[in-house]
Amino acid sequence: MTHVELQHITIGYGHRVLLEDVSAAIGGGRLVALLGRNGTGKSTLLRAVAGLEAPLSGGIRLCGRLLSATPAHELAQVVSFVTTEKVRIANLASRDVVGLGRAPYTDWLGRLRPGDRAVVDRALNLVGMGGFADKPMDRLSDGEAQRVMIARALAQDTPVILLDEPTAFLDMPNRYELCTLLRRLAHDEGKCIFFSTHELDIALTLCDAVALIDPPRLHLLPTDEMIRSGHIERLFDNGTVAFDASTRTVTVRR
Ligand SMILES: Nc1ncnc2c1ncn2[C@@H]1O[C@H](COP(=O)(O)OP(=O)(O)OP(=O)(O)O)[C@@H](O)[C@H]1O
Repeated sequence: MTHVELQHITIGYGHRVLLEDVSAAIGGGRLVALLGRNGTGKSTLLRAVAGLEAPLSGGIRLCGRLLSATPAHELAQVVSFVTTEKVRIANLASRDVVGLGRAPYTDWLGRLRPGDRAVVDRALNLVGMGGFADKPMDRLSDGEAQRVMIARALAQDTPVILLDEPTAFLDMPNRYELCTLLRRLAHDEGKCIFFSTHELDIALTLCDAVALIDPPRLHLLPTDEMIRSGHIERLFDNGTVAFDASTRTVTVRR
């Protein structure tokens, strides 16, 4: 089944168009990176797919359902979204923050059942934060807090997971570890995981496909095809750096 389907969407703000008449489809079991230069609309596109901002025109379907016609509480069982906003809730333990991810499945009081608690503990363990379950969010480092927010999205247990620059606060080993985890979740659990990043090396080594913003278009290609396409050199090369497709790395021009 197609998990994310963009149908002729145009997104932007007021008269400023960022993406125009874009159509693309991403299936389940795929880890897909969203690349693009600063200010080209990566966050805006992810917000549109999360249902937080309507496209100027066109439609978005998630798991076959038209986003604009899906009530918020039903949408919460289809898509979760991790943003770069720093969430620091004083006195609320990491476990309770992750527990908020179970909200779409709990009763109106938000009571967690034993099954929900097991999902929360599993999510914390998956991101390597099991030992921090009782620690309040406001006493975590940026990287730790980011991993808790990712655990919250995992606990929400949705077929589509969106993440806006999930590696932004992580050190190098943790960046690769997190993206390897996302890849495993996509492949083993059939989820569609779509995340924005500025890290070409991670995108090109770990992702199944790459979506690249070439304003006002979006190219979505399997990673190897994207590397061969020439789009990356055209959009990222400048007087200072050059992309070498044979090694998938960026080098500094001398
Ligand atoms: N609420 C808003 N109202 C008007 N313009 C906005 C709004 N939010 C973002 N923009 C503009 O839209 C453009 C795209 O922003 P967006 O944050 O989606 O880009 P991005 O690709 O995620 O950028 P970056 O790589 O720098 O994080 C930018 O020029 C930004 O200034």
